[in-house]
Amino acid sequence: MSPNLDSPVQTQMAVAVFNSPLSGGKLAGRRRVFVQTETGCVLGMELDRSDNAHTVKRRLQLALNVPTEESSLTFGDMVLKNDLSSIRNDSPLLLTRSLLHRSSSTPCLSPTGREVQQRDQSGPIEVLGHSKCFTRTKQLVKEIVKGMKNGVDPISVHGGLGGAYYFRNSKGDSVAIVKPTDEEPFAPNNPKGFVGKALGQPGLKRSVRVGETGFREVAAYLLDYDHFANVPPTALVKITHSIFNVNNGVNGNKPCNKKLVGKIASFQQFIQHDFDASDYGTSSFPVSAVHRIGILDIRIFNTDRHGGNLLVRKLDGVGGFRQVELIPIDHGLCLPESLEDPYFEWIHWPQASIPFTEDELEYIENLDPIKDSKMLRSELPMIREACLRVLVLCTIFLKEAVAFGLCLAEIGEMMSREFRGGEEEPSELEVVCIEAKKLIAEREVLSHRTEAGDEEFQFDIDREELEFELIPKSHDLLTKSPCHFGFFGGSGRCPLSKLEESIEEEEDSRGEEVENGFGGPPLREKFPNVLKLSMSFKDTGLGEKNQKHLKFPGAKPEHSYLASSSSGYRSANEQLPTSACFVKLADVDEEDWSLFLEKFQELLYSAFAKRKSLTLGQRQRQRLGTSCQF
Ligand SMILES: Nc1ncnc2c1ncn2[C@@H]1O[C@H](COP(=O)(O)OP(=O)(O)OP(=O)(O)O)[C@@H](O)[C@H]1O
Repeated sequence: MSPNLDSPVQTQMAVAVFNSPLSGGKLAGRRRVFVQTETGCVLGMELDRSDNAHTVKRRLQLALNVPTEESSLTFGDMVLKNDLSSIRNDSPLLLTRSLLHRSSSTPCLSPTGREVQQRDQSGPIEVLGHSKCFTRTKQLVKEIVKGMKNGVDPISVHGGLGGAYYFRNSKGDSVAIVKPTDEEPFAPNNPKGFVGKALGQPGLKRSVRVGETGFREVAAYLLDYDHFANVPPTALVKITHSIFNVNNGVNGNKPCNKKLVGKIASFQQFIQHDFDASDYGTSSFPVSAVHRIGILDIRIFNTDRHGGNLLVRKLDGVGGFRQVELIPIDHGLCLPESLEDPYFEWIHWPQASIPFTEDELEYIENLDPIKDSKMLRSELPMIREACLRVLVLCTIFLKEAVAFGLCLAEIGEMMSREFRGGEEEPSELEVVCIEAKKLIAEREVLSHRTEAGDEEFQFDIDREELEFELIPKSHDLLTKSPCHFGFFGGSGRCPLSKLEESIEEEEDSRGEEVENGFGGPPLREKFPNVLKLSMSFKDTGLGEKNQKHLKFPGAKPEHSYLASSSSGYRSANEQLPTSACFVKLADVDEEDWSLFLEKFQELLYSAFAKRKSLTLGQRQRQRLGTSCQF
């Protein structure tokens, strides 16, 4: 029996199978979930209390002709082995084939056709989540559904690399932009030719998996308390329409004829605007808008704040003076699973060097990263712990930096990597993390030694060898050697790494690049020279180093090289930008995490002092330079 997750005929069966045994009245403990195959098909399915991962997979096996031992059901970090009690109503689950049998060239046909969609009992647009924050989105949904009933169809958005659609109201006005998760760049149903990866594999950014940008867009909105940075209302939805794209893998990944198809998508309010920040003089941007967006970008470690992701709306000015409002969009590449190089377009804008106001300081002071994580876990239960760790770390960093007296530009600089001698170097933030990890590692070696007692070390020389092997030299920490210290801490492997390992195994078995954004296997950790070698390979091809040159206002560093060739289909493996991973947060054991944060905080003061003296030095040099001119 050959696994075929995507045959339309079998999928029709799936919908029927899902609904038939449960079509009676609602019972307590019943939940509806959406199972998405790694090629993008979405199947609505009802669970009752007695269901477990095996029963769900058995139903899928019957319907999709997939042997259950060859597939696994995941939900964020969790691989669902049996118990499904933690799975809430409306959760999107991912069904993946076993790694050895996965192939991104497998045909991708979704459950299409009016008959199938009618049997799937979900409405045309359903908001996934129950937060009060989604009230506005629900109003927009009603307007759109009314528009669709009146024959107003959505329209495709031409810009951007992913599939995106403007949904309209009865008057024909765009009211929302919808981005299906399986149409992201490199996802199986991308309509713009950027295909080649399965859902759950590392994507455009290696630390953001394909299919996982949607919940990040929602996270950015939910974290934007009091609408401080002006992120438009955003929610995850299950949405059904014939405009969506479905590629047919058999047919060279060409789009299929349009039929009704259900998708999981991000849904964001459409905001009328006049420009984006790459087309408009940045000097007119209000200081407070730049500060507020910058504060958000730092908290969420935004790796994609280019000018195109800041919409600009002109406001009616008094006395001919035109004011503008900024609207931050496209937060799909925030909250990566590990630290990498962020991208902050505002970093060299003069507004970012102006000190924070009292209001801004108060807002930052009131931020509570633990509360934020709890809130996100509850609103977006599929969010990965590694992303939450990045949020916690960056929020602490922001709060401490601001308390020290740093301005937005200085904080952004400390988070950004530099290139020296053609090599990418860890940012100041990453160096602090590496130092904090080193302190924990040293502490663990010491406590190990105390426990073992000196008698275990028969000769001094043994001890030296052990130290040599286990403790990375501080010199290495301060240079670009991308050491991971995940092998400290005894046998306790962090559960967060499990899914990463499976991805790594798969990538290794396919002979892909040596390093990926989710970190490398222990062998490489022990032999940093191997890594150095692999890093030097990255100077060739389309590495991020090359894109770095594009960091000037208006450039779109992540995408410009791709956007230039918009025809034909591309292999994702050839074209994905690579980026060194200097710090993995996911590999810190649960019990070490608070200790790590403690050490991290302790080390911040001297890092801030160093940064402050650098800025003062630069200013002095600038002043000297200026006085020489006159
Ligand atoms: N909330 C919004 N209101 C109005 N227009 C929007 C909104 N969000 C996005 N757009 C428009 O749609 C275009 C594509 O959206 P977006 O940048 O989010 O998609 P993307 O595929 O992630 O793009 P990119 O590849 O540039 O990152 C934007 O350039 C912008 O013009």
